[in-house]
Amino acid sequence: MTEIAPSILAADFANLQRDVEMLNASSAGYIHVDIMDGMFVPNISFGLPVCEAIYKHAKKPLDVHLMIEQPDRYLAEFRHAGASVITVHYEACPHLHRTVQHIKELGAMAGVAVNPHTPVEVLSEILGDVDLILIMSVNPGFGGQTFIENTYKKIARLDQMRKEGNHKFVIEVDGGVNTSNAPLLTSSGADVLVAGSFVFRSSNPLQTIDDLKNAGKL
Ligand SMILES: O=C(CO)[C@H](O)[C@H](O)COP(=O)(O)O
Repeated sequence: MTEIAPSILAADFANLQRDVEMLNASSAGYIHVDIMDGMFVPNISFGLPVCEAIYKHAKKPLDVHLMIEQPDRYLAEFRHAGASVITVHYEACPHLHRTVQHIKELGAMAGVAVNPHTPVEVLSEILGDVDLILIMSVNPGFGGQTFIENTYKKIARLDQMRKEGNHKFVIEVDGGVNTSNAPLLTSSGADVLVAGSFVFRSSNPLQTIDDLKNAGKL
């Protein structure tokens, strides 16, 4: 079943509680929380206090995407701030296996993200240890960017690796997702669609989340 993870990065930060409550009432499976440090990516989003504030009102699991350098420094803090899923970047983790084990010891689902230029094959030795792989379909750092078409092939290759290894991880895709690309993303193997601008810039975000979920089933 396709799950939708609306990215709170595109919410109205002056009305965060209202937007979290809208997501609570929606068909979304997760609330996607983008943490950017201005180092790993060129943008700064928000940090632990905002994650805690979202968690206080959220009735859906928080899917926290750490776009930060040396994420090991903050894994426990984000778990305590309410993260159910913690995703770190392959490109930011020289000891990825240790980092993944640490996330699991904290009781969260462990995710690994790859940037658009990173081939999924580099993850072959970690696929049995992770709960989620996040394929970035834009260069991380900003919402509202154009979807990179090569993503379909990457997802299909990862899905093939999942089948060959009889692995159970979930494939998530993030960046420029909309109802036009959702059908091919899910038929390529994606299970979770992250969408920021497409949801929050629409006139009816609740309906848009339903539309994405239905598009993902086509
Ligand atoms: O991780 C992200 C940016 O680094 C965002 O989650 C992603 O870009 C979603 O935003 P949009 O749907 O507007 O592209």
